[in-house]
Amino acid sequence: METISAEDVGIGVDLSPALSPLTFSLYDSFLSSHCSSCFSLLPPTPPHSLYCSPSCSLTDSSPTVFPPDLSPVLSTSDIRAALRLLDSISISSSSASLPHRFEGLLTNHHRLMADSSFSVAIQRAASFISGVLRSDDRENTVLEEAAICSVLTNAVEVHDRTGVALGIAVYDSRFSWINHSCSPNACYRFLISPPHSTTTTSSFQKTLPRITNTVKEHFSSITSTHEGTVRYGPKVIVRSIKRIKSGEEITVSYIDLLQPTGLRQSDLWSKYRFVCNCGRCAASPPAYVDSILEGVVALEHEITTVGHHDGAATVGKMTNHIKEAIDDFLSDDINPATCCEKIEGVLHHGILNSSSLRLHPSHHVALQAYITLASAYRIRSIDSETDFGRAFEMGRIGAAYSLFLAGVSHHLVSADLSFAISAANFWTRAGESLLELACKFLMESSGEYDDVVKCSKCLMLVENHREIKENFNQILKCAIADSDSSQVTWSFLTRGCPYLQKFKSSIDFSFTGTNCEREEPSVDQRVSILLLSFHCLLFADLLTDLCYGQKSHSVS
Ligand SMILES: C[S@@+](CC[C@H](N)C(=O)[O-])C[C@H]1O[C@@H](n2cnc3c(N)ncnc32)[C@H](O)[C@@H]1O
Repeated sequence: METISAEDVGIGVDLSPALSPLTFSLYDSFLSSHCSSCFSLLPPTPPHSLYCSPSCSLTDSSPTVFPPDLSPVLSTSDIRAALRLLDSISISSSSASLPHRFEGLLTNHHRLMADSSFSVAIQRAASFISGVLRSDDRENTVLEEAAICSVLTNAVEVHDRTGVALGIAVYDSRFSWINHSCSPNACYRFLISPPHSTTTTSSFQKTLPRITNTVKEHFSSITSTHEGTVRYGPKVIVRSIKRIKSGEEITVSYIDLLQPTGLRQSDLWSKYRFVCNCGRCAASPPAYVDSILEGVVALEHEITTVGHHDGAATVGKMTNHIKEAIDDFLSDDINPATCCEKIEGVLHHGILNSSSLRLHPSHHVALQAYITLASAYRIRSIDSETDFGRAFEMGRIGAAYSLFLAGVSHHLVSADLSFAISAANFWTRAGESLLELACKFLMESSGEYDDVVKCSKCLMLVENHREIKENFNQILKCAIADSDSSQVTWSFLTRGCPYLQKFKSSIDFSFTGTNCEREEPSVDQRVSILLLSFHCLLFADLLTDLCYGQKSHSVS
């Protein structure tokens, strides 16, 4: 099955109403902090409960059970979701004999059961579910298996507004028949709210574009018994992130798209057991974004011709060194300072060693490195809180890496709008880290800048955007490219960081070749950092609004 648009659709349009799930389950780690029914935060006051309100407790008839740990194949939340799915539907014997589809959803039952790494865990979980739900002693657990396979094939991770993954949910065919693409034209967002809060979807349902599920194979019955009955659990809304033509397939991404082809494919295989047949994966030569995410990129083609083999070996070595440093950092065996030293050493070596290779700044290796460095400098800043000067310096370099990361993601989003969601997150983080830095200045001179930090041009564009790409570029112009002080600001942010100083700006990746030392920023330059932070947040808002139809910040 697939889902097709029945009409032309513009960018940033909701394609579905808010759909309630067929089943859902919180991850174990959130059972004590979030409502097991609606996923909203539990009130902090005792007595301890799994639900935020009596109505959530009443609507959730499914028993909260603690299944066996069958990781990495099945999480306890997968098993709870399968149990809830079975518990909430009326099962007909015909569906039991045909586990290819379950409640209209693909199960991949044969594929998953043919794989011993999956089948053993699925059978154990099926016996557990059957023990909880059934009093009869039927040996055959094919129905339970089908429910588990259906969850494995169709469940999506539910994120809150800050991007934290709270659990999983499975939706009916209006969502679950949407296939994956590594260059999707749609995305989705969740509505997480207690049942008493009103989320009005009916008003915009009338104006939703028409989309249709198409049946490509024989499939006898879709039992939409849940329509209009299940009103709890996190809701999902599908939204276009590109223009979609009538008759075109609607696709979303099931995985992180900021990965090179090989990693995306292994991610899809290990999580969903399918080989992606999307245009980006099949493109030959590879799509531009893949050539920079995974390929060997010599920035100076005209000077150096990098033999693919030599380049690949060098990238391989650099990847390993950087990966080691990141793994050490994540496992707490290394302190953030050593991590920064190691990673910056490798990156610096990569660009200096220009006779063999220069890393493109949005090369996958570099992308992971920038994410780690932004976080390591932030930790170093927090750790040095008693030493204001040092905390400021670390915060400054952390902000520079965050800004660079945002610039890199902008480069990718300019080539393919499907990166808009990741870019929105990176711009948000850049804006927040710059704002933090600016606040440290402001602590010294409070109230001084209140009237200065405004950019009516951008504010107007964000309020009233029509041509998304034009606005991207206009805000970037205001924020970074056109600003007189941008060079000074970039030099200030990157001082003491030889790697970043090699780049002209956070969006211009050509090399300066010199290290420019600057003095402390003047009051005007301090204002420009504050203004820059607002621009980053505005840009993040624009992207968030495009992807989710809601703003992440209120910048005024
Ligand atoms: C959530 S379902 C999507 C709807 C599904 N095509 C159906 O017929 O119900 C996910 C399954 O669809 C198939 N699928 C989705 N996207 C795909 C892609 N890009 N390439 C190959 N198979 C895909 C895989 O079998 C996957 O397990």
